[in-house]
Amino acid sequence: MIVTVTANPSVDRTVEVDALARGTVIRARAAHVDPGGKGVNVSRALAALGHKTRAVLPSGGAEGRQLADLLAADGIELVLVPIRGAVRANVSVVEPDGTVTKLNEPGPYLVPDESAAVAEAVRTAAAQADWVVLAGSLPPGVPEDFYARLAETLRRGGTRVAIDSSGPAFASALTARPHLVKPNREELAEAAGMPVATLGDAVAAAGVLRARGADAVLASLGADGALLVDDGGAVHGEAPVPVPRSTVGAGDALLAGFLAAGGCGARALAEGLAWAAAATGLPGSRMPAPADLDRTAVRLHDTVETGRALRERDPA
Ligand SMILES: Nc1ncnc2c1ncn2[C@@H]1O[C@H](COP(=O)(O)OP(=O)(O)OP(=O)(O)O)[C@@H](O)[C@H]1O
Ligand SMILES: O=P(O)(O)OC[C@@]1(O)O[C@H](CO)[C@@H](O)[C@@H]1O
Repeated sequence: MIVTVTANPSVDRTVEVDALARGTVIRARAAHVDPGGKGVNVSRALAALGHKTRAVLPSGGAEGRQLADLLAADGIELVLVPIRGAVRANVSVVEPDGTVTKLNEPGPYLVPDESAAVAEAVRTAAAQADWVVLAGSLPPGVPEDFYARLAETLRRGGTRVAIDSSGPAFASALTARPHLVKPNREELAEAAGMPVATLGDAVAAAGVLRARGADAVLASLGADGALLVDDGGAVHGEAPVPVPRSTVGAGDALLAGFLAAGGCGARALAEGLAWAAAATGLPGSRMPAPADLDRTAVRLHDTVETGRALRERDPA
């Protein structure tokens, strides 16, 4: 069982437009709504591919009810912690060439009792979990070391912890010595305090994160695939996507696939890459079904091509 924790979930609204122009009224071609938040997406990917998962999240307001309704059909066991504020709504604006502009709200203010209730729910939900995933930003009011403290408690209790966050919440979580962290290229560069322009830079930056406390680093590198750095060394892998549609949630699919395949080693990296490639080929943050996976497209490279320049973020 993989338990996910999303401190700041969202209702994700995607609008498709012909062109994005500031200061004008833009008539959207289409719009759709998905459940959102990084841990929520990890659970959605796991459930869509037949794995048992439980998602812990704060829930309040009309958006909280909408999120629970959207998740009801997904086969995810939900642990909803009531809060007074309303769950946020995040907007993705998608242009015809696949460029996504994301507007993420800060989220509701959580009073100390509400943060404590989420932490308590995680401790209960995590009993007998194979992994606990702590993912996404923290909403206002939640202390910066929220994930760090949870990770420390869970680790002491023998539970494996994976973290995907950013900024100070991610930096402080490293000190709790998580088993796995999943930064994207920007988060890797920010946390390591160095530019990441090549695969060699990514290996070096992952080394910095390991020196700060992470056992293993699974870095997602957009169109350049993903890199796993652990005690066994560094492995780079990639899976081409013929027609990228949307990368929203692709990093979450990568992490979900990696954990579903055991959470360590090259075989898990390959599985994560297959899940991420499939998610990238689907619109919005839709998660792949078994028929969407093509494991034969995945390529692993034991020798990392350190001089290889990383591509600028793909428009999709
Ligand atoms: N253009 C692409 N072609 C092939 N694979 C891609 C492409 N873009 C993304 N991927 C796959 O998806 C994974 C995650 O992408 P990315 O690094 O953009 O994640 P992210 O920024 O964490 O995304 P999110 O936070 O929205 O989940 C990559 O590691 C890669 O495997
Ligand atoms: O604002 P955060 O918590 O950093 O990220 C939230 C978010 O952008 O991440 C998911 C994609 O990974 C989306 O479903 C969601 O809207």
